[in-house]
Amino acid sequence: MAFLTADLAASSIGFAFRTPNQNLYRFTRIRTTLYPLFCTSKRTHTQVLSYSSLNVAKPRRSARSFTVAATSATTPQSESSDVTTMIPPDNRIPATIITGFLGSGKTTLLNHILTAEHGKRIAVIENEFGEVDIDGSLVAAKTTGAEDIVMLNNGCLCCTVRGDLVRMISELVNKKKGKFDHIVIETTGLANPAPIIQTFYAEDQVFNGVKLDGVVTLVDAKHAGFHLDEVKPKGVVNEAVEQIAYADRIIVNKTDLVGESDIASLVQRIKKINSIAYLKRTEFGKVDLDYVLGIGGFDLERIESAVSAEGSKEDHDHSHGHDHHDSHDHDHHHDHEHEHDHHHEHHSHDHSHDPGVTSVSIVCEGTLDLEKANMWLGTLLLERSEDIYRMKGLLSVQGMDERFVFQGVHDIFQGSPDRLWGADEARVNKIVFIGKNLNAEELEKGFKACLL
Ligand SMILES: Nc1nc2c(ncn2[C@@H]2O[C@H](COP(=O)(O)OP(=O)(O)OP(=O)(O)O)[C@@H](O)[C@H]2O)c(=O)[nH]1
Repeated sequence: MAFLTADLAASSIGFAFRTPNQNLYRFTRIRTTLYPLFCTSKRTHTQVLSYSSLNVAKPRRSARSFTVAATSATTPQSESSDVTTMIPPDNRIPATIITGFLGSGKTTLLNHILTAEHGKRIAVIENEFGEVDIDGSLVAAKTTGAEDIVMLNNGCLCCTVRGDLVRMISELVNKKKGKFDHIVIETTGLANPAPIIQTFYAEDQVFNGVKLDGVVTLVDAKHAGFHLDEVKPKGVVNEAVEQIAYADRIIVNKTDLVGESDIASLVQRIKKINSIAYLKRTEFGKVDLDYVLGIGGFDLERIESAVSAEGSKEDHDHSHGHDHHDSHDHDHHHDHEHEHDHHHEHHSHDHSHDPGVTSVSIVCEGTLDLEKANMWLGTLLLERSEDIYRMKGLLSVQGMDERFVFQGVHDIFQGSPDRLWGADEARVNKIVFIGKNLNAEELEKGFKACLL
């Protein structure tokens, strides 16, 4: 149940948090409070909000309280520049999470990554259930390419061994820094990626040295439908759905085992869950390496490409001519009339309250009233952060000459002014939510009520 915490509500406008060692802005959990998310200051700023009592393990460092500290060593933007980003460079080591249901081809992809020519030195963290690290012995590059392969046995990364993950990453960074360029983490097939993603923001030891580059999800073309259909007891997540929902890149693997129509319907289904991830079809995980490494799935600089091409990101070779408008389910379960204004604004989503995990996108020209927008998004995250898995947006905010870009994972929110709006550029707002129980109409109505 949401409530307003007076001290916090009063405290945060215009503040940001800086990590001790770097000119990096970070963000953390949303406390049950209201707070301004968009600030007009011409500085990179990220709201630091407090740890909340949501469904993930509490970060060990309790000092990450709501108190927001100094603003910024930012990259001040030249007034004349319309291209310079205001987001400071980030030199931390990138880490990629490979997830996907049991047997979907994670180790196969990992082997492909480790044996391909890419010039990167990769450290691997493997998470295998059970005493015997079977996958470890299957990783071809154990003796060839990878700098380090670390096994995390006896538990699932998303629960019991999260502390181990933090320790492993810290050790890699502290002892081997300079000896590798990228970390790849292979999760067990039953892992829910959310707590692993949150580890990258909640734990200082990780956050200071490593940045999350992206979540790559393998989908077994033959068996995925079955797993996606599986009805779980109340309160139990369907991992197969969750793994798709959090993905930046989806690989529909094992396409040699099924026919084209099965693949096409699986792809449609995946896109309904996650409309912003790129998707490729493969056999034996054979993808170009730049499809899975160096993707910047959590970088504010790349928000635009994520939200702009939303819904039309399948590998070109396999594209079936979907465009933005027909890539979503338009079932009107509530039998209402709905008009699309295709001239200046459009939206594409399932116009119903879908109890499953879906994507909702809002695309709409106009400028947001700063106060209303803060109130709306703040309240939304306050009340619904458990259901909002990921979100990305690019906004036109009153009093801000720059575009405001943001992204979030549950109760983690990061936002910053980006480049200046062009003189002739239409100020089009774009937001995509991926989550559970999303009510597209309500989200759109709430958003539009914030426009001037
Ligand atoms: N036919 C076919 N088999 C594949 C393909 N990709 C992987 N496999 C096989 O599927 C089996 C499982 O692949 P893995 O890479 O071990 O899958 P995983 O996701 O790591 O499996 P877990 O660690 O058990 O979750 C192996 O025997 C692979 O050789 C593919 O595209 N087509």
